[in-house]
Amino acid sequence: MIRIESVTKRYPDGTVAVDRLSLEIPDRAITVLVGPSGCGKTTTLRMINRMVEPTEGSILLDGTDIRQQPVNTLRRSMGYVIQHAGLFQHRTILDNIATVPRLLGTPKKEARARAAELMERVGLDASLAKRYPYQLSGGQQQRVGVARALAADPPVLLMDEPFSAVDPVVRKGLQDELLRIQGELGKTIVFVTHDIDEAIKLGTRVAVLRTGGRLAQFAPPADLLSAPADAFVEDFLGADRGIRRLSFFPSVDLQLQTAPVVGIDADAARLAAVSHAPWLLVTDLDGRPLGWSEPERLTAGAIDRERLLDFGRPFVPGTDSLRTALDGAVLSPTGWAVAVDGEGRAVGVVSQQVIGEAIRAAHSRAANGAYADTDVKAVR
Ligand SMILES: Nc1ncnc2c1ncn2[C@@H]1O[C@H](COP(=O)(O)OP(=O)(O)OP(=O)(O)O)[C@@H](O)[C@H]1O
Repeated sequence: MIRIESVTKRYPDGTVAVDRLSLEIPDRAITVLVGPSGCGKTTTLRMINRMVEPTEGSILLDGTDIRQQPVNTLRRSMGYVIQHAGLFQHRTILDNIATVPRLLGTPKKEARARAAELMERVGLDASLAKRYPYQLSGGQQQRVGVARALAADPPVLLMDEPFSAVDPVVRKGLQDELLRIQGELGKTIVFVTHDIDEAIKLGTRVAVLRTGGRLAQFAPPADLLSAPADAFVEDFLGADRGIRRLSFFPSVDLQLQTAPVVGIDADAARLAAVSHAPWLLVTDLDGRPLGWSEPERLTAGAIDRERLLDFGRPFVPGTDSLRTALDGAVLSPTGWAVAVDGEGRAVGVVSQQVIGEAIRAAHSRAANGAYADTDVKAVR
């Protein structure tokens, strides 16, 4: 655990970048520091590896003041990733990644073998190993930056806006990759961003800082969304926090209806049995949804796929959140969402009204502490 104890940083010109900040950063989790430009995020991160020294207060790593060990030893236990990756331009990708192990005396062959392993882990093709940084895309360079920081297998990773310079699609890929790597390696990650959506997606816990380096709130993302501490945090979270909070509620308990799901080969008796339903979802012979129809428009043996209404975006109960289910219902021309299994076969349908009731039930369960586990992560 990293404990930041009442730390203040006053730069020589008098700027107070961080003001009596206290934070407990848990092991093997992602702690995100988020806040507006200039609120002291980078300064805080750099105090953890002593690139910046606090003016007052102390930082403890596993109970020991970080000033009690040589700065090089401290930094070896902390990988550091920055925006634009900061790669050595005159070294190949493989040698960039092998840099720290080489400095620590690992034989060249061994260091390169480990670097090749890491390239795979961060999703880089082996064919890029001999290239130079300028021959890689921005997203690929960021992956090299992450691999290089992991090379000496440090328990802690400090990441300063590592994904800010890439486009949204690449950024999402890098975020997913980081969550996967974290799941596999269990590093203690401190991640700086000014993007609240990135903070909510990645953070096990999120520290919202306000200008002047003061802590506004430190909480799991679901708690930030449900109970922002004050108007500043609420404003920073943005307008649709109610909808975004639904990402933390699973859709697995939704009561699905199976009766309105009919195969394209449905006979007259089957169609007659469901003729009272407002809408029917027609599936192909494998059970995959084709589209919606009013019952009276369907004729047994002559169902025309072309005349069915688009079924929108289905959700997977157990994998997707209530947010995805609601999105499916809102996008559907019928107001009903389609639930599918992992293979895309329809397992039922659910109305907006039933989703609305499930949302209310989830809110009251949350209010009663049912989701109090601080490690609750957003579902899709
Ligand atoms: N070396 C320095 N000397 C004087 N002031 C500094 C120095 N470095 C940073 N500051 C000031 O300290 C404050 C916090 O800066 P810091 O870089 O920590 O913020 P940040 O939250 O990371 O900002 P951004 O999101 O824009 O990167 C700012 O007002 C900044 O101008």
